[in-house]
Amino acid sequence: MLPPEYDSVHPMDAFYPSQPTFVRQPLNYHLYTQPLPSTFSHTYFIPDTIREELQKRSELIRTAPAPGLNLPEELAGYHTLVPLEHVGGERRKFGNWYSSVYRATSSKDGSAYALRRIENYRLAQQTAFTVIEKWARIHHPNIIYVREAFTTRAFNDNSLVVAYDYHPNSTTLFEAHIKPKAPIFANGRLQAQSQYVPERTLWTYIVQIANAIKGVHDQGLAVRTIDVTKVLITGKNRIRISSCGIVDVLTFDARQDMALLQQEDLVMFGRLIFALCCSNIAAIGNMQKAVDTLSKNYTNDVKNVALFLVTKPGPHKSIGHLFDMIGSRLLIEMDEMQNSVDRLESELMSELENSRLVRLLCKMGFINERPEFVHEPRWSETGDRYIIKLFRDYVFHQVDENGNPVVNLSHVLTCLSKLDAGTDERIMLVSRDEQSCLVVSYKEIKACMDSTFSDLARGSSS
Ligand SMILES: Nc1ncnc2c1ncn2[C@@H]1O[C@H](COP(=O)(O)OP(=O)(O)OP(=O)(O)O)[C@@H](O)[C@H]1O
Repeated sequence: MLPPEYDSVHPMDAFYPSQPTFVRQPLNYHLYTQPLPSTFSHTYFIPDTIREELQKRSELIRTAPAPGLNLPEELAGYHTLVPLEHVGGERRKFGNWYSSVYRATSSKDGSAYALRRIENYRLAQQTAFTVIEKWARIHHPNIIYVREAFTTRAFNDNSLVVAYDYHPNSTTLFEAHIKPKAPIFANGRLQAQSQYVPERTLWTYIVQIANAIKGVHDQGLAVRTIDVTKVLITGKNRIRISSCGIVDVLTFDARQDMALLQQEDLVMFGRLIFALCCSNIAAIGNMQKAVDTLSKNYTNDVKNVALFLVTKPGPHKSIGHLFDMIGSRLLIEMDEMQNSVDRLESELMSELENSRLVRLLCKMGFINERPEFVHEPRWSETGDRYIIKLFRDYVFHQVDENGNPVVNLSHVLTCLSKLDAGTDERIMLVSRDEQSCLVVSYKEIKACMDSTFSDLARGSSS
């Protein structure tokens, strides 16, 4: 039975001129975006590399902890701790302390955070935490945000824990460029993997680290963790300094000479450049050899910056002066960043309609062919639901004059987009036995869908 409010017409009516006709206007932009500017390669869907990276990140946020790690269930408002480094094997120290990093979920907001724990540390004075408050005021694109610090006995010792933003799937500069990698099989033989950091990449690292140092020094603090194991690559060539604030707490002294610590930052930065250029964490131990290796592979500009940073402090040695030295490199970096924003915007275009359309498809999936609702076995075949069923057939189950399925994605996307917009355009829905037809507008179908879905949602168990 058809609801009375819908016009019922005979299928032959469509052949008479009085019947209104509608010109199909394919909304091609829903299917294929035209990326601008034209310099970007024209692909219709998000590139696999970006998709893989984003999927990996979202998977990593949700990995479950391995059993038997004997970690605390709850820790100052965090739960589900998962170690971010290999458990077992040789352990390096963080200064004089052993440290571990965990991903944990906050009970407050359900988001993942990185907790760095310093083992067997006894806090001498609570005032040491005032510096964490200063760090928590620094929001910088090249610094991993410092949230809070606390002490805990949850690990059965006295531990210091500092909570940071979590950046899934990040690696340290050490892991990416210095740690020896297993040889790979290529061209029929095993070949060593290159550790070489291309000069362009090196400059992007230098500019970002310099920017982080400037941001911190401007706030009257020193970074103190500029080291290849503490600088993270959190995205493609995207650098963030991790573990900030922790050294300040560990070596807390209210009378610390900040100017001296800031000079030390510059030396650490210089060492890091040498380590990256020579693929050797201790490259600076043999200065002459390090300079020779660097000069062989990189321009004089890199050498000058590295040497400026590691030489003795002087009145002109500051992070600001470094920016004077590398000015033109900043412009190249700015160009690259703007290009990268443009590229991502154009990728976003190709995914623009997805969420709206998936939501509609989900609603239809909930409604169509539902075996029973409110004790009514024919619920999905009657009333508003009947319209939705016929509309589903109209969208997906059309056949051509030879009875072959019409598999036209453009038609599907056009119909769904008009449904989502609730347009006044009217379409003719025909029952499967062709005995009855309905002429309805997308607006009316949308109203049916909304009210039916609300009924379902009200009666749902979630
Ligand atoms: N805020 C963070 N977000 C995501 N991952 C992080 C974060 N901080 C650290 N990590 C990850 O945790 C892992 C361990 O970090 P850690 O600083 O201990 O490095 P490490 O190379 O093991 O250094 P160390 O030898 O000093 O322990 C690294 O792979 C790093 O990518």
